[in-house]
Amino acid sequence: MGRTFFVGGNWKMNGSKKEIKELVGAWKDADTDKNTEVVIGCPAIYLDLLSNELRSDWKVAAENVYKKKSGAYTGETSVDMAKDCGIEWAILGHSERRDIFGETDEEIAEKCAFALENGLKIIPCIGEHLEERENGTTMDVCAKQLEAMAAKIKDWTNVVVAYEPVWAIGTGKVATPQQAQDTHKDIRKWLEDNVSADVAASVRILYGGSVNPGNCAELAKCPDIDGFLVGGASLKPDFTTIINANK
Ligand SMILES: O=C(CO)COP(=O)(O)O
Repeated sequence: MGRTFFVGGNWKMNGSKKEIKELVGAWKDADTDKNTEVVIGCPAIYLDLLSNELRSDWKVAAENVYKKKSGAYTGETSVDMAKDCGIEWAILGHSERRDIFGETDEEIAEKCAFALENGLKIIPCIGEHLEERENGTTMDVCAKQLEAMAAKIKDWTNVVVAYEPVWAIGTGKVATPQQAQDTHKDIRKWLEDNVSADVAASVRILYGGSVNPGNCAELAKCPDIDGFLVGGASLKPDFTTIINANK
């Protein structure tokens, strides 16, 4: 079976042309694990630049795409536009898209299906808020988010799920390996029960939330953690340490 280890960066709304060139330059010849798949998410306006500058064995992700082919959707980025810039991936349903921009489970599921059907691979994000973890409803929240996606996604081959507890994002409060492993296991079980045993066994589940070069190795040892989605630490040259966490 063997799920290929996957490390994604998510730059969010950060970076400049100058900073991107410097960072990509620092990574150019870095000795990174050839068995790890690497994808960097960057703001739409820099997708073209990043896809031209980034080493060719790493891929680029849009941080959002819309669910329509083209038309009167001011400010949106289409799947075809991303592909036109050489982009193979999209991060969808990040908690910042949900909480700040009001994207619903339903809308995210529609974007997931549209992106997949039109040739992008996707990293849909799920995860609970602090209050929900404290209430013991973590898996109810994740299941509801997954359920909306599963109703629309026909083929999970090009899906990599990111579990990102909202309380761990940008806070320095990383989930413990046990907390992350337990939830990843529950997510895999949900996929087994609600999609198929094959999908559950083959889908990569990434952990995201305050991952850094110091905590990645312990998390990477967990059997159901297949990689990471990294925010702040993906804007630094030593992101390569996280890429090598599974070595
Ligand atoms: O939101 C994240 C990745 O999508 C995680 O962000 P941080 O790594 O900065 O906590």
